[in-house]
Amino acid sequence: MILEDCSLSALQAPTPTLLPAGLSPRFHGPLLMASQVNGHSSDSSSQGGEPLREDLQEFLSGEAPLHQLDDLTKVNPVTLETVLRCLQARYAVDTFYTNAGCTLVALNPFKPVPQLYSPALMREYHSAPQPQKLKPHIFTVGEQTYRNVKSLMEPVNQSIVVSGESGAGKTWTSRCLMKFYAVVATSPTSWESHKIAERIEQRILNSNPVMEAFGNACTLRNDNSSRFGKFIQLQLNRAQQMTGATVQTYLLEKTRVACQASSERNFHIFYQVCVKLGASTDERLQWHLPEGAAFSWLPNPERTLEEDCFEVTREAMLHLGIDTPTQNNIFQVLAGLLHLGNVRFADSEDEAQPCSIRTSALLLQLPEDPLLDTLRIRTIRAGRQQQVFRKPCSRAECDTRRDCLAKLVYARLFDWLVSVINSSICADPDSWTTFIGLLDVYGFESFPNNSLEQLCINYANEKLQQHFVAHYLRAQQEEYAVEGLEWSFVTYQDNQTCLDLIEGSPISICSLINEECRLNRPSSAAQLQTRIESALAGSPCLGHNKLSREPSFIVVHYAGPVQYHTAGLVEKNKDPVPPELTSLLQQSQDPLLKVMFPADPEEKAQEEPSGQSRAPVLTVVSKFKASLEQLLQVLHGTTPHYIRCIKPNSQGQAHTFLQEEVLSQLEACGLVETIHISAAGFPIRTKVFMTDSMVSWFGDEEGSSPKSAACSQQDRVWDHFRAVGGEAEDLSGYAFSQLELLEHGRAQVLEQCARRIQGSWRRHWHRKQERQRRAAVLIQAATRSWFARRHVRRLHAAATVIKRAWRKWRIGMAFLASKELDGVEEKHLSQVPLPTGSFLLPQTQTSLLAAIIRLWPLGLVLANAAAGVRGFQRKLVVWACLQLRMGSPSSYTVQTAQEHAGVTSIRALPQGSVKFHCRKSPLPYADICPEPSPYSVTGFNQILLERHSLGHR
Ligand SMILES: Nc1ncnc2c1ncn2[C@@H]1O[C@H](COP(=O)(O)OP(=O)(O)OP(=O)(O)O)[C@@H](O)[C@H]1O
Repeated sequence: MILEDCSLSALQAPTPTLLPAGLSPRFHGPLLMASQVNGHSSDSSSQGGEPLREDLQEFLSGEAPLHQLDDLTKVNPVTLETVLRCLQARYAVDTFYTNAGCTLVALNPFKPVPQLYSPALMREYHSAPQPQKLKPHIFTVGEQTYRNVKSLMEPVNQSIVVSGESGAGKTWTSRCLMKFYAVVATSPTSWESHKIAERIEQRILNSNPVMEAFGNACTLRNDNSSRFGKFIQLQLNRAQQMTGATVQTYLLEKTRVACQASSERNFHIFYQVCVKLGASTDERLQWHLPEGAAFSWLPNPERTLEEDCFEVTREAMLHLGIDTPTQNNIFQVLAGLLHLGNVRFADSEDEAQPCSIRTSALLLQLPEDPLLDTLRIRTIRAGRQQQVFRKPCSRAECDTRRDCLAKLVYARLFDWLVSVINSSICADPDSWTTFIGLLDVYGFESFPNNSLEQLCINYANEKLQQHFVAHYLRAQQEEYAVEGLEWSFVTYQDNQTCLDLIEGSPISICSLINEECRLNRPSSAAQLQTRIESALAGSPCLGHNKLSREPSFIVVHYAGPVQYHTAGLVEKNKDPVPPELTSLLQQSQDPLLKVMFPADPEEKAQEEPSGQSRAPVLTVVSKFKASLEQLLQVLHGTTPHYIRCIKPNSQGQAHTFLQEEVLSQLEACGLVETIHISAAGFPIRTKVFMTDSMVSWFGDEEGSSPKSAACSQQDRVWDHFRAVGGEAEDLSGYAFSQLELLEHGRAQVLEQCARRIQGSWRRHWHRKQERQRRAAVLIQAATRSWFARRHVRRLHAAATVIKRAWRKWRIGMAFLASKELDGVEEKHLSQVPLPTGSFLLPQTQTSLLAAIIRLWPLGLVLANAAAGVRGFQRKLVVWACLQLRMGSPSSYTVQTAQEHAGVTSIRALPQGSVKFHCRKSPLPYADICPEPSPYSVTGFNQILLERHSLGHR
């Protein structure tokens, strides 16, 4: 591993890219300011190494080994050197992520790190109770944003700003974050919805290879450099599942189509189509791309890269809904552009490359002659009648027009692709409620020769820095001021002055450049420099390099001064498109070009040459400013998170940490200031602190502060600070050290709240269950009682029926019995001739009764037993039983009702007669009247004996 010696001289050496040589005395003021911004005071460098060495020694004698410091706010003191040392120590032990307060610093490992981005690790961060307690990682940021969305605390929408210089790992980081959300933001509920979510995620991930093929290129600094900025909005539904995404792109470097720096390449897609394993032989034939053909816009074709995978791009396009014929159409247009690049113009009328222009016209489906004419002849409209004049162009002008045509086609193709991707991955507006935005922007840039591109990029970075400062510090400090809190205000670099210089109203660099475009007056680079310097002379952020030979001006950005050359600035800003080029493309018969260049009269009016139209001129700067403002508006509505990617070396080598290169990046991203800001303000808003439990957590404050229980947590910290006898000098440091305590307290409060919520929920649950149980019992009881009542009713009805039938039957039986008995009785009585005088009857009756009482059972038995006894025999038996005198038959009669039926019952009647029932009685049993009538004589007259009952006795 190559680890540079961190010698002090190396650290103090001026950074070549950021400090242009030969600065004028006027420049030194802003430079000094810029140095202070980064906590890297020019004082220390001017006074030699002594104070710095002390700093370092103090720092190096610290307790914790540097590589174990997860957060750069813990290094003491926080200076560029200490921060650099810490990052280097961590890089040496393959630890690539470090917190810097509210920012995450990501060092590019330039090597595959096993398991650093595995789905298992993603899930570990996702399921951790406190992911911030785990090692710093981009997944911590990813998870934090995801939890913030879930918490529904305002602002619910989140954004992650990934910045860094080219090759630092921004695209890699954004890609990993998208994969992270694809893993965690899925639906575990149903298999079907899981599949839908998976398909959406796959589409979103598929947009990466397509956008990279068309928007990335191999540069000196990065083999896979994104030549555009992008803001990806991952859309989440109410259940925090990813339902779609949209991509917004910024500032595509379209000049690369026609102009590539030596050792750099064109956009990857051109190589993918042309390399050996790219298109098939048939396709090559169709697109006029024979093997080994040389194209001037295809430099370094021999350098094959991992990114040159045509099949991957085609597959991804297919998944995004771009079918094979459309793909072939796209590649045919690209082949047409490559052939256009081979067209050479001569100063004379002869065309040097008729073949190339013919092929190009064929592939772009443009008429050949008009194409050549448009490239070689400029039409000018003049006068009231708008008379058209044709002016042949110089060779250089022809080249410019050719390049312009190619840039126009490629830029429109890129925009069309982005719109197709968006229509494929964007969710229905009703289906998503929140979003997580990933902003992958070019970091601050400073080259020896900076132009309009760098001005736009650095302007965007200034805006983002202002957003960062506003979010983390200004808002915080203003809040303290409103609360009347004693607070040593942290001096932070407000870059408003710099922004006023670039974009302010009414006069700024942007407005001056736009003015030049609007007036369309011929102005040299030197004139522009003078105009800028004289109009903006009062700005402290404007500098001038007297030693520079080329006309230029210097802007002192928050990250350092940058010298911009004025040559070509206005032309680049105009980005002129001759209207005849657009008209020509509108004549194309190619289906794709027809879509990209519709014959729209409105558009025509817009593309009128500046000066001839009254509409405001749409310059590159004005368009960029508008889209930047739109972006910032979106960002302002979100909770921002920052990831600063750092490139340890420019060669892209693993295990190599070049201090100077890292140092310049730390300066450029203002990391030290970021750490100060993070430590000074409370980046985590602890609104949940305002609870009783927190009051108790801070102890009894009575007397220590006049503040009421409603005072803010900052007041409490302050009071607590005074209570422990702290000095007010380093409140920011103290407050930061308190952050952990506060965090601890917050965790406790959250835990308490969680317990309370759980308790309430359980109580509610039990109550609900109890209610349900009671309701069930009630329903069961009611049902049972209904069944029982119904049963009883039925029984009652049945009993009534039985009772009625019984009564009826009994009445019937009684009637039958009485009829039978009474009939016999009456007959018997009437047949007994009563002697005259009332005394005979009692005498006869008495003896008869005595006989009956004595012998009736026997007689009965005999009568019954003598089943075969008939006639006279039977009478004898009866007489014998009754001991009647045989000789006086006239005094009594023995009468049997039915001779053959046998005696079934005997009944003695009070009147003195005895009834023998010889017929089977219908009465089934003897009935004893419960209440004998007062006239009846109890005894035999009440007994009815059944024959068969007797048989059983
Ligand atoms: N975390 C990482 N692990 C392994 N390699 C990485 C990592 N991050 C970046 N790289 C390597 O660094 C290269 C450059 O990264 P990337 O393309 O993301 O940079 P960038 O900041 O997006 O650059 P540009 O602004 O030019 O697009 C990648 O191609 C990859 O090889």
